[in-house]
Amino acid sequence: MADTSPAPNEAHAGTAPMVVARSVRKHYGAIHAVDGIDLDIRQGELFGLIGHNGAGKSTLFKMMLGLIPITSGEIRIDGAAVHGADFRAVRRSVGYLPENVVLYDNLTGLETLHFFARLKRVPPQQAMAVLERVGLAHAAKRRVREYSKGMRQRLGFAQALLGTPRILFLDEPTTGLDPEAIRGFYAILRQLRSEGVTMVITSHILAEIQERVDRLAIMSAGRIQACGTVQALREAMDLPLSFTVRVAPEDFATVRAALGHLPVSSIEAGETHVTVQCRRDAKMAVIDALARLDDRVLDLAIHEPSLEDVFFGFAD
Ligand SMILES: Nc1ncnc2c1ncn2[C@@H]1O[C@H](COP(=O)(O)OP(=O)(O)OP(=O)(O)O)[C@@H](O)[C@H]1O
Repeated sequence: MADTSPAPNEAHAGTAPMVVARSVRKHYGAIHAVDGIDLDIRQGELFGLIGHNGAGKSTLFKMMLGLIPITSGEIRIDGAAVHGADFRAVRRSVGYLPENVVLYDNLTGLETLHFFARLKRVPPQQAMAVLERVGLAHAAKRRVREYSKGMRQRLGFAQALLGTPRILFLDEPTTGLDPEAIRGFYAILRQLRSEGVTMVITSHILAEIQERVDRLAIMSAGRIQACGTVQALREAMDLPLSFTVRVAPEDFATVRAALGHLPVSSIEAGETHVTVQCRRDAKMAVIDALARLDDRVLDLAIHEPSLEDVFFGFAD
């Protein structure tokens, strides 16, 4: 497994561990849904959990919430063992947005939150405040049956926020949200992080998660294959960087010649540019060689490997 490197956002992330998992397993007969997981998530961190369908993410979430028993190992949330006597008090400070929230079509958004507030023993006055926070105040009195998919998702998020949780588990929270709503959703998460809330989030949309989490873990076949910042995982994989060099077609050969002595893995000419792939440790040498071409280089872009590239390297 790749190293768990420090979060980039140490200013927000405290050092106290909010989630600690040690050798956690969940076996359903011969199915090893979770197969020996160690994990530390710090207070105030926005932590991503990614993996193929069936990798074990939801099972891990459910164990962290105490919803299903652990076959072996230990999970501690905010210092309390999930299946220990003192977890009940901690559980109140945990919010959960399940993958499929069950909502009652005949209730209004506000009634829905009153219902969840009663279950959580939270003052009903919080209902309107969380609806406002997720941008649903205008639809508070409309029945859930009239809600769009994105509105239902936001209502699910709102119920997770009841009780002012210190830690949030969000299982594919952006399913059904349009790009603007996704942006708004992450703005709320940033705000919560600035308030010290710890968040663990799963998503299949890697492009969405890669710029937004402090650290992430890649799960496959019930195990964590890699854990760290996106940049640390890129470096651990040592995937090539790619340069897009815009030059006039008559200068393509000059670019080739300038880079010929460097450890570049490919140079391909397109219609208006040359694409160069090289090892990370050759990056500065390539930049230097291109700089020497002066004004023949009309523009230059450097592309890091995407989280998708990293993911397929670790999860396959
Ligand atoms: N109650 C159960 N009984 C038997 N097998 C189960 C049970 N719950 C989950 N599994 C199995 O455990 C494995 C992990 O499932 P899990 O739902 O945790 O994956 P996931 O990573 O959340 O997948 P997805 O991205 O599709 O939500 C799968 O093989 C699944 O079939």
